[in-house]
Amino acid sequence: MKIFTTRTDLQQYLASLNSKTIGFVPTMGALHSGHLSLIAQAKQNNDLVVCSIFVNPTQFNDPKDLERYPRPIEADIDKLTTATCDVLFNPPVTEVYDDNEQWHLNIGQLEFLLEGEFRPGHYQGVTQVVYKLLTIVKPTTLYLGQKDYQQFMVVSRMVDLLNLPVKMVMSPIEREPEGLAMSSRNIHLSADDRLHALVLSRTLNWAKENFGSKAIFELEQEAMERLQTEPSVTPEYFELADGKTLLPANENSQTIVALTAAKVGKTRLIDNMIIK
Ligand SMILES: Nc1ncnc2c1ncn2[C@@H]1O[C@H](COP(=O)(O)OP(=O)(O)OP(=O)(O)O)[C@@H](O)[C@H]1O
Ligand SMILES: CC(C)(CO)[C@@H](O)C(=O)[O-]
Ligand code: BAL
Repeated sequence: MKIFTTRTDLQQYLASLNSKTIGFVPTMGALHSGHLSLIAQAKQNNDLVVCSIFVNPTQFNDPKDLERYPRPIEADIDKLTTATCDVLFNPPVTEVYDDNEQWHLNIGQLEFLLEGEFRPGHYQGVTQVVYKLLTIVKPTTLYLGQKDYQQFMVVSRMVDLLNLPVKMVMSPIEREPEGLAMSSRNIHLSADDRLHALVLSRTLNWAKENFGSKAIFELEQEAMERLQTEPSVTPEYFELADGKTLLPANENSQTIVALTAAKVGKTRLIDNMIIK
């Protein structure tokens, strides 16, 4: 695997290969099987796979979260090598951003719903970095995980608004055998927290099984109560949203997704499930 830390070197290398198709998997590192499933999917469908590892400061609304974000770069390089990823882009912050760089993209309500409400500014930071990375890597296809469902919708909106020449693929959520969605932040969970965190996937499954048996607001209310029963779990939201707009689901919604976020101990986790 080739590793680059500057955009000039990466771009020179990519230009020299002249690959027909490039699959791009942006990440913040601390790689797990969820990330590796995106790499595998990209490998299957492209001549070349580029993965980026960049802990993007502009998308963190909580400085403590940024500070304690795991950065096991050597282990990540080993995992990417085993997964036969072709190229890793691992730039320092100064390679991605100029001093006092400004960014604002109007993505409408999507910015303020759900994650946007609890992480103000998060999606401005996400669109800023994904735009930058796309202009550097110029991939044919961008691979993002369903785990960050709203992020996928936000980035799709940006791609449409700015007419960016890239296809988007959403990859399914990889879970631990007990149901916990894989996440780099799971590393912060104590053994007890890890058990308590199972209430998230359990409640999503419950909502899926019980969809249609009661009104949506009742389902959401009961789901919040179920989340609260677990010690050390503080739910932030549990909502059934229209899969296209992420506005509250209604009888006309063709796809419905249940999305949830909760603090488990000091660690904030998100999860979701397609209900219909
Ligand atoms: N369990 C998973 N299954 C499939 N894809 C995943 C999973 N977890 C993350 N991804 C995807 O991997 C990409 C990189 O995500 P990221 O590096 O933020 O990892 P993460 O595990 O989601 O971290 P965190 O949960 O701490 O934010 C994103 O597109 C994300 O949706
Ligand atoms: C897409 C992304 C790599 C942008 O920093 C990040 O938000 C993530 O890992 O999901
Ligand atoms: N996986 C989304 C990146 C973040 O939590 O900031």
